[in-house]
Amino acid sequence: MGLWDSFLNWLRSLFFKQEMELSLVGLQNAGKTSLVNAIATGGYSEDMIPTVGFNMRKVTKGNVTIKLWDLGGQRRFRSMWERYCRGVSAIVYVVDAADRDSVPISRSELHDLLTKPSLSAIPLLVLGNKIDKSEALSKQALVDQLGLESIKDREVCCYMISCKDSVNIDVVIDWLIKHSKTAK
Ligand SMILES: Nc1nc2c(ncn2[C@@H]2O[C@H](COP(=O)(O)OP(=O)(O)OP(=O)(O)O)[C@@H](O)[C@H]2O)c(=O)[nH]1
Ligand SMILES: [Mg+2]
Repeated sequence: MGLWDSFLNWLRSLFFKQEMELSLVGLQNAGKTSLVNAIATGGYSEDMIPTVGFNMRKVTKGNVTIKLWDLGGQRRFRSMWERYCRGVSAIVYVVDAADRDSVPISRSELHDLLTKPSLSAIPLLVLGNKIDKSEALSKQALVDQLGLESIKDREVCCYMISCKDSVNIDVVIDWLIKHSKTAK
């Protein structure tokens, strides 16, 4: 990139800074914290510590600063999800697509969350994670089993990803950036 282009980009970044706040929810072991790492650094680890309560992380992608609320997925933390989803630009719901037995619970937790009036109309991005595993559901099977077609009161999008092999992480970042709000 030439000096002039760099200068223009810098100038643009002064005026078009974007920011967004997102919440990552989903059952324990789905890969939410792994996704934060994949988005932030591209790193991946097998030994993850379950999130206790929540973590907040800020990640900058181009002109967009993303504030990520990474919530714990164990049953005892699920009652906090709603509080941390209020006012966010998008809710990211992560599902372990290879853990077929957990999908019905994941479905009911998702639909419970979406009934909260405080979260109405917030766009939803559902991510079927762990597609590197052979037992992972197909996208259509996941969409069906989660009952995503029945969600009519907001924008819903679903991608299949692997944090381990970094599959579709770029597509996720693009979707997130498109849903950011211009900072005031
Ligand atoms: N095979 C495979 N394993 C993954 C993938 N993403 C995450 N994992 C593994 O799944 C386990 C749980 O990942 P975490 O990111 O801690 O899950 P979490 O959703 O944050 O869990 P809680 O914090 O308890 O809610 C870890 O052992 C990860 O290494 C993936 O894409 N493929
Ligand atoms: Mg976690």
